[in-house]
Amino acid sequence: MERYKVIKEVGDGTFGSVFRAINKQSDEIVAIKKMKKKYFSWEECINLREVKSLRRMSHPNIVKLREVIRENDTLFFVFEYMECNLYQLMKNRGKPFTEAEVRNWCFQVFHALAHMHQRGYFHRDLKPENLLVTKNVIKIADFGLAREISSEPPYTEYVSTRWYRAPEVLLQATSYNSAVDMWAMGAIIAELFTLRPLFPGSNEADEMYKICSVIGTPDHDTWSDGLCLAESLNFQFPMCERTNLFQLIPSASEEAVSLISWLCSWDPNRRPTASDALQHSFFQPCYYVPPSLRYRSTNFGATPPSGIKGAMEQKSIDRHPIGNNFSGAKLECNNWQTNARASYKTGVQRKLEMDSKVLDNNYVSRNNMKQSQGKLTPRNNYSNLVYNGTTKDTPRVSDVADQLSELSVRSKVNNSRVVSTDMAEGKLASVKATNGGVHYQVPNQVPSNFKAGGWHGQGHGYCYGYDRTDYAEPVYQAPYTRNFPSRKLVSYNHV
Ligand SMILES: Nc1ncnc2c1ncn2[C@@H]1O[C@H](COP(=O)(O)OP(=O)(O)OP(=O)(O)O)[C@@H](O)[C@H]1O
Repeated sequence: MERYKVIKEVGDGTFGSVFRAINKQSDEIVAIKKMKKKYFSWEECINLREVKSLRRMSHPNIVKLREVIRENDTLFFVFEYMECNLYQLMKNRGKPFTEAEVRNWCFQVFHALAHMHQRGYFHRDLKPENLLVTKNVIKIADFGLAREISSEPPYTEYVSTRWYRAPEVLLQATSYNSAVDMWAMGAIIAELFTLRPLFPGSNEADEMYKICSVIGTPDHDTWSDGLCLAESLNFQFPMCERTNLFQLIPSASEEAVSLISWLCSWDPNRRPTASDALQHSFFQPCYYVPPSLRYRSTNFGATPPSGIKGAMEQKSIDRHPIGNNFSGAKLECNNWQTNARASYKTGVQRKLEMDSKVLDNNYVSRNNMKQSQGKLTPRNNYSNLVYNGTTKDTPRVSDVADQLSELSVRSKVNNSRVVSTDMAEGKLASVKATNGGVHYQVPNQVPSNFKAGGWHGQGHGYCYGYDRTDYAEPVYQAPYTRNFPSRKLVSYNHV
């Protein structure tokens, strides 16, 4: 640890205290998380979830673990340093964030989640404190509770901060999945618009009550599994009408409200995946620039297509003066204008409808939410909250891919190169090859886990399927021939 000089403490979580420090050799500013628990062997350390999961993930929107140090049985994680977390930004904010700001952050976070979920991990403790921001870049941190999707249920240990905890976890389901992260995102997005938590329960039963009063009591149509879970706990849901989310989140657009309502679906199976969320109309103005295209773009003399320009500017380098290695993809919304820094000024403190302990607006009190006060017990005497109206989910496919194909056409790096897609669940997708502008129709049997994919036709007999969130390696390939009469891709093979 003598290679680092500690500057000051920047955070104190359940498992560790986090310090801003400087690497004396490289001058790099880092964040050092000093774990509270003692570790008496290396084996214990490298088996930690935080280490195992972070080692497997490399994404521009996941905070980078630089090194792990064990000294005198104390464990230190050295991370890239981020300026602040989303909760701090909200706390110091006088007025709600603009929709463009919210969209830009969420777009990045969903990309990171898609990456993580596809690699078989879910976070389980998403909350504003774990979303770290430097300028307009946001990264997911704190993988202490991350879980491998393939690991065997039951997941019985305590999970996630109450206000962002999915109902299936509140109802003590022993098997749940990445949908818990999507629930948390719904609550976080709403909070970014209002600067108040959407479901600020003061204990687990109150948490469930808060949820019911916003999204309405579940029934057999909306969550039959939940009714069974509740029955097994002898818990009775409070009877509440669904709240009109437009009233609750007045500064949010129809698209934003639709996405929040989709994310906060009772039934985990009906929540969007991160890839689904990225295709929601809320993200229409956003696009993903894969690493390969970003590299080439730096050689352009000509102006790239509109909308993509900002994402390729070299200014991204200035945005990460502390040694972030941003060789990877960059995520942008083309209507992003506001520098998150502007929100550092002090302003209205958010009001939490919480018990006095949690009313303390600081980390310690928010972290106290983690303590499992008031486990769910049967509770029948809720006063009904009656609201009117419902919201309708309107997911649509974005045209991100078209912009990408435009870019690759103009780049002239390889004019037989590819291609794009508009691909939605079970829908017909068009694959456009740049060699002659041929449209290859992809039939309905697109693999279901491929719905957010992009196609990459090489012009020599194969179209490659990429996941839109990860262009590093193709996931599928499909043979095609120019002479194929209907120009249909008829089969798909794993690469
Ligand atoms: N890389 C970083 N750069 C700057 N600040 C950080 C970094 N990592 C963590 N922090 C700060 O420290 C706080 C606590 O970190 P972290 O969530 O990793 O600790 P924890 O003990 O796991 O907390 P929790 O109680 O949420 O589980 C964060 O909310 C954040 O403000």
